[in-house]
Amino acid sequence: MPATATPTTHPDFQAEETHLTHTIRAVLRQIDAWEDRDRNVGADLETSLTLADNAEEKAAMLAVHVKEPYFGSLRVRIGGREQLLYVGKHAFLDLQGPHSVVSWESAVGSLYYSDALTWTAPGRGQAAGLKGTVLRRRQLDVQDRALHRVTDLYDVDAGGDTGGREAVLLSRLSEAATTGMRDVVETLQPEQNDAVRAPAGTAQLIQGAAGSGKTTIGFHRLAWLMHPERAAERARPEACLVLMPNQVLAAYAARVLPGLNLQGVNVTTPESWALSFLGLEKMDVTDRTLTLLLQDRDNGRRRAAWRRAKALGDLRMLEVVRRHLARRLAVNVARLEFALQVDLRGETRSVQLGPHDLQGLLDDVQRRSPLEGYRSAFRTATLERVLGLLNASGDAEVTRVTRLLAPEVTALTGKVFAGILPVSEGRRIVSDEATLRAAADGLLDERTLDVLLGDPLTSVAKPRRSSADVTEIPLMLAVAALLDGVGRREGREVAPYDHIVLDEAQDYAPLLYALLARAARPGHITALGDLNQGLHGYKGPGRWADVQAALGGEARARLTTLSRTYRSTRQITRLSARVAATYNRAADVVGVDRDGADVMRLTGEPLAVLTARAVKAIQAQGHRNVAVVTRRAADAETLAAAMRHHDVDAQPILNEQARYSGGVVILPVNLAKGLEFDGCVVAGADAAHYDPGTEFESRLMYVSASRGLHMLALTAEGPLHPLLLPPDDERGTFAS
Ligand SMILES: Nc1ncnc2c1ncn2[C@@H]1O[C@H](COP(=O)(O)OP(=O)(O)OP(=O)(O)O)[C@@H](O)[C@H]1O
Repeated sequence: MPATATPTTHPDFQAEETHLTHTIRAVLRQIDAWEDRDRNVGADLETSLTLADNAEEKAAMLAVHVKEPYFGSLRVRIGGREQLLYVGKHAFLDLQGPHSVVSWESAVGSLYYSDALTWTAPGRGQAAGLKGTVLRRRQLDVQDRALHRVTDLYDVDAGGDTGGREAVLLSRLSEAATTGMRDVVETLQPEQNDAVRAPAGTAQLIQGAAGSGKTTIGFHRLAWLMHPERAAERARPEACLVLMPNQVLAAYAARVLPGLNLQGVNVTTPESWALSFLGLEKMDVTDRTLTLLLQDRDNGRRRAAWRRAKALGDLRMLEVVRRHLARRLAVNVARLEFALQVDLRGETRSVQLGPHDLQGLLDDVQRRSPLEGYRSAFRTATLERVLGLLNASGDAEVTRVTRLLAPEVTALTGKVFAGILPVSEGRRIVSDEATLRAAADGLLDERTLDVLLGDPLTSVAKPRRSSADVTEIPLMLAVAALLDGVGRREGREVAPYDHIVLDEAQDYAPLLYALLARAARPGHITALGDLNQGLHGYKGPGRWADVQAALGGEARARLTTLSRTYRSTRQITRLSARVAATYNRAADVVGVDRDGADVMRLTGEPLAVLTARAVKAIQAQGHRNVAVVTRRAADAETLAAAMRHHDVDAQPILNEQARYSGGVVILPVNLAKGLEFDGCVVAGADAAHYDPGTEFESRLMYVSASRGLHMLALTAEGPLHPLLLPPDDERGTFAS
């Protein structure tokens, strides 16, 4: 039997068609029952209304899946019985017949994706501990209530693996790009499935080359975490946070939320999130290091800027901030006396706490470093101390005295923490030499101190409005986290996020990792990134081991490497892998072997002429979403205008406020990261734009060259960049 049988030849096609028809009928019957208000009658009006509301919500959730109730099936044998299970995006329990559907996020749903052939039933029910065997995995291509194709992925009767999984994947990958991220529930691959279902409650670091599905995995993992089977580790959408490198990508990715039932998840950038958490939404955000790296050609200045940014995000800075706060607080406390009188059991009692006592309380709090922050812990500790000194006893007395004391202790706390604010303290630590030296003594070496105290960015203008730079935000956040906790604001409280997903995780400073770990439930961080794409290496970790250190060690943060990439054709993957290999020997990129057009290389004429020609050639192949990627924003602006003279209207995306809405766009490489297009033209693909002597430039080129799904063109007025020339075995076969 062929791996992918056509509708008429698969022997089970008709039986599957009948099963589908009956499943859809059963689902519709259930929806009708839920929508029927008369059936949802409770003992009183309120119960009836609640029942009806719940039923309507369930009906609405299920209604979305009527047209495609499932996408696969499993034939399994467990406890001596064979069972047929249908797997879909939403579970459905058919109380009257055999048309139930299990959801893909359930433990049994996992069997559809993994390569495992046996399992042991979990839980405490009757089946617990029984050994099961997978006999068949079958993909069912259902669209709009009709069955289009039946493909067996594995069938024990046909000799095992059929190669069908690869065939289904290839046909899915050949589809056109869309303007938003897609869900890939139906074709999740075994290693991706493992990453999605990695133990909840242990931080996961996932390294994968461009196009290995990292962003996709991040969102699917969130969907998996929402499933009731996750029990205590289950996450709620409104309590989850996804951080993405820029707003263009955040908007692009957020479109996958409804399909995965993730509405309510906050998808934003680390800077917007941090500033909003700090209550500084009105501040402009700058990344002056990036501006310098992109614009300045002086390698000495670039190196200095890189080093300073790196030092600002070093994990040791958390300890520096801790020590700085300790010194600041000690100065405040040294001036304070706390004295008060309370009437207790008919007597007037006095309590006095001098600077020494207060410092003792503060020391204790700082030693514990509580997640709720020093301020709240100090207030609680002081109250407890005073209650103890007063010998207050019994619930009623303790409550009464606490009420009396509360305003006084709050006022005292205000004085202890007076004038210590995240922005000013975060800045003071790294701008005032005496302050830095005192706080960093024995922690940072002389060279690092010099780097921190230098100002390599003088040539980069600051905005007129008040602003914060991305490299100083982690320090400000550290001050806030230690003083008042960090996490999700719930009214006046700060609660931990149920889960935090970090996309492009190679761009987060180790210091930021340590703070985000405090902002989420223990182990509830999934970080997905590619060290090869570290455009923002000045912010990010040099190695994943640095991140593991920030998250509490290897045992607490598991590192997985994805071995395959899915986005691009063989021709494109091969070229981008060659670029990555120049700066990363370990880069071992294996693409899905999907054949496509040869890479187009166009040189020897004005850039606008060549680029317009490339765009038209890609469109002539029927592709709609095409990107022209330039090295800088200014190049994109000039080229967009020039291409209009050659009959190509490319929409510029020049800043984060712009949105990608399909068609032909032109954008600088730093904004193209994470996005993908049917066809991509790297305009100015030469040594003048991407300096071959600088690793950072090669990383940029890797990002540019890896954006296309189906076609890639390289344009340059002069010779192409040496890394982009065709390898010997391809010479002569490329278009020019
Ligand atoms: N299992 C899969 N089935 C179908 N398509 C997939 C699968 N995995 C990934 N893809 C597709 O591959 C492309 C790349 O995925 P994604 O953007 O998540 O990769 P990435 O690793 O985040 O890439 P980058 O590092 O460039 O941001 C997307 O089009 C995605 O839909």
